Amino acid sequence: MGNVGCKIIKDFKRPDRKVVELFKGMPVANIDDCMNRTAAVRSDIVPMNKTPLLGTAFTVKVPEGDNLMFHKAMDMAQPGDVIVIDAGGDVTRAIFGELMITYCHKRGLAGVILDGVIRDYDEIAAMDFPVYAKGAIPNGPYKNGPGEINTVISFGGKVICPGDIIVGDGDGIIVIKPEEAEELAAKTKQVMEKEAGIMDKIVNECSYVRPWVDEKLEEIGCEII
Ligand SMILES: O=C([O-])CC(=O)C(=O)O
Ligand SMILES: [Mg+2]
Repeated sequence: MGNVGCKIIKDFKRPDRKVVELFKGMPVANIDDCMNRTAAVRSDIVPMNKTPLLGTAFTVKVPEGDNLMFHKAMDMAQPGDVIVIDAGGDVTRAIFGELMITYCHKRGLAGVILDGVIRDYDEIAAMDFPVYAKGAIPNGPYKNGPGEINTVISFGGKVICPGDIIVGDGDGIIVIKPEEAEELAAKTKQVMEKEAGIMDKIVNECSYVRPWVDEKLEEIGCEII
């Protein structure tokens, strides 16, 4: 049975870096449009700075207000990994601050996202390393465990497995299954090109053709008087 709730899995399968890089520079809203608009984590997990996020999930589960397992994870994660921390959504105690995030940055990790709160907000807001969280509080973390590393976790209303592709920008974060990535990136590229064409017509011709608006109004029997 092992020690339930206190477990570290050392390794997992990561997608090919070339596949992850397909999403570089792609707006998360456009990717999400190609996933039936359903892939986003909860909107209360927001960017702490303006650095775009892209990498593979290295998952961590911690008890509310405790960061022992995140300390261990920082040494185990590989360059290109995004450490994804399920802290149960707790907002009463910070899980990390500027020291830990500076170390993650130095180690070449791709970002840290947290269903919980941080501290040292001003310093992290000025960094060029992506961090997402629900907010900040000065209360620091305990370091007693238990917790888990590289198990399947719940994060902002989504199930995240180690190795999932994580993409974030100012709109928030989406989660992509590696086996769906190549087809999804190709579809997203088409959406981006289509939207660029629409934007060009809006900006240069003040034209925004949407016949479906009147079609839908007719379908729902809207009374126009
Ligand atoms: O002290 C802690 O446990 C977390 C912290 O503030 C830092 O990483 O800078
Ligand atoms: Mg600190």
